[in-house]
Amino acid sequence: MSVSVLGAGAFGTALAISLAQKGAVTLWGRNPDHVVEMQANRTNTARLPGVDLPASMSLTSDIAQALAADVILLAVPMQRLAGFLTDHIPQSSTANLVACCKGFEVSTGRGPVTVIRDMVPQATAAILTGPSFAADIARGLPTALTLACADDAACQKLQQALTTQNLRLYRTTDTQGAELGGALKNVIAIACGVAIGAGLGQSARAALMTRGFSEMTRLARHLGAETATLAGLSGFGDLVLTCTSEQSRNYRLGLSLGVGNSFDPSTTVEGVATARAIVQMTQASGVDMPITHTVARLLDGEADVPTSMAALLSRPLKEE
Ligand SMILES: NC(=O)C1=CN([C@@H]2O[C@H](COP(=O)(O)OP(=O)(O)OC[C@H]3O[C@@H](n4cnc5c(N)ncnc54)[C@H](OP(=O)(O)O)[C@@H]3O)[C@@H](O)[C@H]2O)C=CC1
Ligand SMILES: O=C(CO)COP(=O)(O)O
Repeated sequence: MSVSVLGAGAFGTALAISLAQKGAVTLWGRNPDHVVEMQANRTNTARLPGVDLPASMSLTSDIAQALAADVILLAVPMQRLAGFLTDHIPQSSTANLVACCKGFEVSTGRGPVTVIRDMVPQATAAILTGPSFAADIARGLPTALTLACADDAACQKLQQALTTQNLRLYRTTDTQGAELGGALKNVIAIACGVAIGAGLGQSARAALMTRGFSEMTRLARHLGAETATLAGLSGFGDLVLTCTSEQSRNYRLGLSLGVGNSFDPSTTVEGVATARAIVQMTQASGVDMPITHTVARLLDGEADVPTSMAALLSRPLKEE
């Protein structure tokens, strides 16, 4: 199966580099000047510096050329996904569309698979998610991810097509669980960054990760997702990676907030919008998401770090 990756950011470029081990792959970028520069230098200096682009990778800004592939990976930020589909993918398309973003839309509360299903109903909608930094994938370091698609037969084909020597995919039909894990862990990673940045210590981080996982699982159960999915690569696995590494932009944003510094607003930090989306989603349902709500208030300037910690620590005592 031929593969195109749409979105020449860090993750899209890294996935295309890994897939190029198996044969021809196309990387599409929206900015023709950026594509020309990548073609000339055989590297993506803007988004993934220091890594060579293999010869088997074609670069294009021609969307028709990119859409000719059997499998289309969508590697654009979550809040841009719906607009991207409207602009570039015909509503009647029957393509294999694999979302590679993590988050929920603030405007609608939809995750990536739901957005694809709503906007391109006849397509095969899947999500590729889990613990992986673009730089690690691009350098050929071993990585394991979750591939979720409701149609298991289609999922098996995609699993074969997208697994490479260094990128090992496990599959599930629980797309909702995979969407939730990848989105929610980013918010918890912000909280962990804040805790470490503010000097609250490793024990506080362990508490936030564990109680964060508890609220991730609670929401998943409420929405009918499989809690086993949350315990897998796309949930627990990605939570561990993102909450403990300064390679994570979500964690680094938290660190900056914790020490009282600002953070480059142009960086893709999916947990910011996701925190707001989850607050909207859970306010009506009443699902208890104290860490997520605290992060949202902090991000919106409604609370500072000491107040946020005090709010979490003064909650009623209860059974674990
Ligand atoms: N980086 C990582 O380690 C990982 C990232 N992810 C996920 O991948 C997704 C993308 O992140 P990442 O690649 O890191 O982000 P980057 O900020 O590196 O890149 C985002 C890319 O999306 C492009 N883009 C934005 N809006 C549009 C649009 N409307 N149409 C076309 N292209 C658009 C940008 O184009 P331009 O350059 O022209 O602005 C840019 O190339 C996120 O959801 C993230 O959570 C998942 C796992 C790992
Ligand atoms: O999702 C990721 C790792 O799995 C990347 O994390 P950041 O988006 O926080 O950099």
